[in-house]
Amino acid sequence: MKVIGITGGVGAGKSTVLSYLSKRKGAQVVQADLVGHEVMAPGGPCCGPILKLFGERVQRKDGSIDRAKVAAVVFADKGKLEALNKIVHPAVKKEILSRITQSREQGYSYFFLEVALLFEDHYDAICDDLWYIYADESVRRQRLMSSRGYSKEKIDGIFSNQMADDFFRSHCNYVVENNGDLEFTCRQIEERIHSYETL
Ligand SMILES: CC(C)(COP(=O)(O)OP(=O)(O)OC[C@H]1O[C@@H](n2cnc3c(N)ncnc32)[C@H](O)[C@@H]1O)[C@@H](O)C(=O)NCCC(=O)NCCS
Ligand SMILES: Nc1ncnc2c1ncn2[C@@H]1O[C@H](COP(=O)(O)OP(=O)(O)OP(=O)(O)O)[C@@H](O)[C@H]1O
Repeated sequence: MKVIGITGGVGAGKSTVLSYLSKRKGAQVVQADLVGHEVMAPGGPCCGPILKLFGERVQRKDGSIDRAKVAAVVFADKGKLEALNKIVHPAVKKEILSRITQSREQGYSYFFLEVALLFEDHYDAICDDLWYIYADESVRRQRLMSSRGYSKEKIDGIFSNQMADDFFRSHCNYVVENNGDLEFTCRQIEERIHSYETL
């Protein structure tokens, strides 16, 4: 089984690429963001520690964590983000490693792993190939404002906590340009997968 790490800045199109890949026969896909949401859900290993860190102001009536409230705090306060990362990242990594082992045992050919913080959390060490999904900053800002209703401040806050374009380019093996239509993006993906299969 080939493990392919998919990374890039916020709003570049990683989840869009993953959704396309999820339809592929023999492919398993995992999004670290979603695993992160699972581990902080009520009953998950990180729910209690997060409530302890941020207090009841981030708790909804049903006991779940209001992630938008947590985001407003952490993307404006590096110290708080670090404390949150320390709680969430080990639990996410443990779960992802277990899913990789399971998928290998189940005979999948490809495991596509989407992680914004791929290098910070050292997922590169377990990937056979690293793809960088790229879109211009202005395109990403526009997409995040129109599709997710993110404010300029929220986007600035997330941008300032992620690696820059030149870092991604120099650390990944393949760049998928996602400024244009999805057909162009998918063609680049097919080319890369085709190259594995003809080696
Ligand atoms: C701050 C939180 C609660 C916001 O949740 P929300 O549902 O609003 O957003 P979501 O999780 O989808 O993240 C949106 C985007 O923000 C960026 N982002 C998320 N966490 C981080 C981080 N720790 N550092 C830098 N960028 C981040 C990513 O590009 C991500 O795709 C959540 O992102 C979180 O718990 N982050 C810290 C843990 C983490 O790093 N999770 C990512 C997987 S390990
Ligand atoms: N080629 C494209 N053309 C038009 N819209 C696109 C394209 N690619 C992605 N989008 C849109 O841009 C927005 C951001 O894309 P997506 O959620 O895939 O980004 P992401 O990199 O996964 O972001 P995050 O880091 O937050 O997880 C989505 O609304 C998506 O539908």
